[in-house]
Amino acid sequence: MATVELDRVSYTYENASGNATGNSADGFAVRDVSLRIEPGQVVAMLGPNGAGKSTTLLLLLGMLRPRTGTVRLFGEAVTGAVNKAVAGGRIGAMPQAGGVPPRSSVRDLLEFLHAVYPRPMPVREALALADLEGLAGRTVERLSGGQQQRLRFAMAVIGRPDLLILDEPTAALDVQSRRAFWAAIREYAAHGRTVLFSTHYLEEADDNADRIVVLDRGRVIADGTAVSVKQMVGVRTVSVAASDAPHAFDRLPGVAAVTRLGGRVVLTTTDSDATVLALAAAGLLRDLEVVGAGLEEAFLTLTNTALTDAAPTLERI
Ligand SMILES: Nc1ncnc2c1ncn2[C@@H]1O[C@H](COP(=O)(O)OP(=O)(O)OP(=O)(O)O)[C@@H](O)[C@H]1O
Repeated sequence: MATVELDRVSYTYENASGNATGNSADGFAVRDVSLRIEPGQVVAMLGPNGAGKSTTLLLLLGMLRPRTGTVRLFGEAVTGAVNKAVAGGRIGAMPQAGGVPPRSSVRDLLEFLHAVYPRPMPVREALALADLEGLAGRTVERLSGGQQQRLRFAMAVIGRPDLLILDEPTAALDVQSRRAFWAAIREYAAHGRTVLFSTHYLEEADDNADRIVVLDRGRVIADGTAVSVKQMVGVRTVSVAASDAPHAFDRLPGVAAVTRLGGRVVLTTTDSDATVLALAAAGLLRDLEVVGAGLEEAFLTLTNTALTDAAPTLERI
């Protein structure tokens, strides 16, 4: 049984006059999204601003109701905000912001949640996992943004959920806290738990997820391992030594982006063969280097290219 199952889910937000306000041309915030996540997977949801990541997570949690399609968690249809799985502690969610009473202390909040859930972890374990041991006595209003984010993480995991949903969990964290945070997530996931997180940090998705789902304008445009997402777009960088003389590199076949670096020009291309042949024809082939691109380039290419309606099919994992 899948932990998460979205079947052709669509959603539109409506403004006061009842018109759809979504980002896609047709007003959908999320359009025909189908997603199946098996137990134990760590899945990253990637996409530019307004792609529909938060909306998808809210639909999953039953905080929004799909206009069409169905959402199932642990095999059961999600029909309202207080879904049985959420109430029973099987799902822990870390929303983007808010929802924490400012006058409570870190320890009081965690002790309260500890008493609510049927099979919680000890408060000290949640404090340690979120690196909050030194801050247990502090009130929420005296925590920094990053510390509040770590507290929301502790609140999401203390019930020992089978499914952990994290909406941009590292947005306010500095580099060191981010590293500690991902180590904690990996430790949590190592026990066969399922984790779904959204992020703008592509290298985080690459480093920490088994699978990456790329959303753009409300649709799933790629779904697979980081390697398969990169292969799907076949993005490479082609670089040659170049003089300062202007040349319309961006007009060469396959080229999606042009960067000048020192004495070289670096071309991000979806068709490296065609790009190299065109460079040769133009007499510009000097000190050629062709390398497979990173996820960053793949992602930018995926979300910048004019896309057809159908999501490309990748080998599912
Ligand atoms: N409460 C709302 N009312 C109206 N429209 C909304 C609301 N929330 C989101 N939208 C619209 O729905 C679309 C998807 O937004 P969503 O917040 O799901 O994207 P996202 O991928 O999470 O973006 P970000 O990375 O910026 O958080 C966008 O066009 C957004 O403007």
